[in-house]
Amino acid sequence: MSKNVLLSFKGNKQIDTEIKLTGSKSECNRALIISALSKGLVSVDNLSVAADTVTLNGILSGLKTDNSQLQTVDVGPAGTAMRFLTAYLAIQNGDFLLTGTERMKQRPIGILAEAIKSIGGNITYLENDGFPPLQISGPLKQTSSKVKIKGDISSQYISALLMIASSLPLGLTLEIEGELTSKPYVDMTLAMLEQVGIRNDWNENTITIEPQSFKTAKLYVEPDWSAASYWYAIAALSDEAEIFLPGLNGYSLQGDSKITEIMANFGITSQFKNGGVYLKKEPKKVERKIFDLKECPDLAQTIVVVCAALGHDATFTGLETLKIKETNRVLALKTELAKIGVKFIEKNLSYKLDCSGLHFPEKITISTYEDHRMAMAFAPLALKINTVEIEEKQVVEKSYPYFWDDLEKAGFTVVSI
Ligand SMILES: O=C(O)C1=C[C@@H](OP(=O)(O)O)[C@@H](O)[C@H](O)C1
Ligand SMILES: C=C(OP(=O)(O)O)C(=O)O
Repeated sequence: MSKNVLLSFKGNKQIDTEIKLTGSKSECNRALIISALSKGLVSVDNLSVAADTVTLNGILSGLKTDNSQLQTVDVGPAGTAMRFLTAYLAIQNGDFLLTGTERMKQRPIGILAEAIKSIGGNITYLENDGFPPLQISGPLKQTSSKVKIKGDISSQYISALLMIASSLPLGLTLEIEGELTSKPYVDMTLAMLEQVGIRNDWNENTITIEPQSFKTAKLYVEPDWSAASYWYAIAALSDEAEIFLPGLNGYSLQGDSKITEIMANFGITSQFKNGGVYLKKEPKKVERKIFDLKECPDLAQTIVVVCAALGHDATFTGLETLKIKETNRVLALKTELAKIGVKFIEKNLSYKLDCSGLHFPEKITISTYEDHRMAMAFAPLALKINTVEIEEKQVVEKSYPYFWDDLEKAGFTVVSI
């Protein structure tokens, strides 16, 4: 079985293509949990082919909630599935062993588990305190409706609680402590809940959801803006580009739609028409020096690699959560950028690129550290370097399984080895 992929782009670096992106895994994984909680009242349209969504869908449709045997639930590398299921399983009738990959066992869950325990949930850490795997014994007998929760580690803990809130006998009042990271994802959760009839009250740092019933509704999932970011990167590193991404609108629930604004700095225009977005490359000198990515952490690798490849010494803030994602993304970026002579330097909570040593070798090999975004963020370098080898090509399955096929469609030569 081939494991790696060799990428190159022959001739002029001109891209003219149309790419149909799969649905957002963030929207899908919320829609699946909401649909399960609604007991069939809510249906989902445009389900994603992202592995994280396929996994969660499979788990939810195979769960038995009427027996006393311990059921093992394995989410693999899917962070949202791990966090959302921790809350969802806590209110189901059953005994569950919730686990994932070795990396998942290093991604913290204590803040969420302790919050659920504080309102009556029964959760035990089976290996290390504060980390998966978990044993969850439901259903939770609610003892309180008030929860304090730290907001600066992962917004997914908050989304997980908000989704089960209306199904709890006493509802929930969440007091968010500290700064809220990845806020657009909490907005997405609340907006999707509103679409299915669940109201909320967000006052300063406190969100309240009363016990309520779901209404019959269909949740339509938009294409994935995080996936779109790789097409913006390709446009930015090309000589000429015109790319149409159907299904994306100017108004999106996904915070990563901010890529349009960010990439405008690199001369990439976004025109919304014919039911999608047209990206076009215009000549432009990049001037913006600071990028704050606290609201869109999944764009970090895309933007950092584009700046590095353009030799643009930018500074990045809001990257605190990157160390606990699919891999330590800060370390992974540092290691891989060194292969083109670029330094990624950590200083007082910000990160600075030093591109003074930038060079493009004939060939580079990029390690991906079980992180889909490492593979997809570095792939556009094939517009600057003769051959880019990306290791462990299957990592892209997590959010964008057809990524390599789409690159081929756009004119890249893609050879599996
Ligand atoms: O809620 C979500 O769908 C997500 C929230 C973000 O995580 P954090 O809140 O942990 O930053 C993001 O990085 C992840 O890919 C998806
Ligand atoms: C961080 C990510 O996903 P998750 O946390 O859901 O594993 C991601 O897709 O970049």
